[in-house]
Amino acid sequence: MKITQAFTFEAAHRLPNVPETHRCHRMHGHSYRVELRLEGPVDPLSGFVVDFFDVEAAFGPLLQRLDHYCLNDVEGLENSTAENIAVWIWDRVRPVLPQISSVKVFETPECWAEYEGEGDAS
Ligand SMILES: Nc1nc2c(c(=O)[nH]1)N=C([C@H](O)[C@H](O)COP(=O)(O)OP(=O)(O)OP(=O)(O)O)CN2
Ligand SMILES: [Zn+2]
Repeated sequence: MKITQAFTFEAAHRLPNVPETHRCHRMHGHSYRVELRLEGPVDPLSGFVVDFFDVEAAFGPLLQRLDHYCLNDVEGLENSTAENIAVWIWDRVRPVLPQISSVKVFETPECWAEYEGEGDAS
């Protein structure tokens, strides 16, 4: 069974490694959306794969490190592409939610990166 929980946060960033002529070299902001997918058996008693409240409790502290910050100032997110944010979240969520199977980070409703852990070729 798969379950997904979505979160949103606001943050500023600039991409330091794109050419100066690239518009994302300049400071700008996004309304990010993060989708955490978890997979596993449904517990016969609770009826849950994982309680959504537990997902919220696990991700909440990370959300607080991102929401209304400049991502360039967050350790590990100096180059905060959607791809790198997805890996950053995975690496921190996985130890507390081992059922995680995918992290999606949307910069806009049309553009996102998805990471499925080591072995994900992308
Ligand atoms: N593969 C990636 N490409 C780009 C990323 C990324 O994280 N991964 N990020 C950016 C910039 O962050 C840029 O801000 C995104 O551009 P934006 O103008 O926000 O998005 P759109 O062009 O889709 O939105 P408009 O509505 O056209 O302004 C660039 N590339
Ligand atoms: Zn951007």
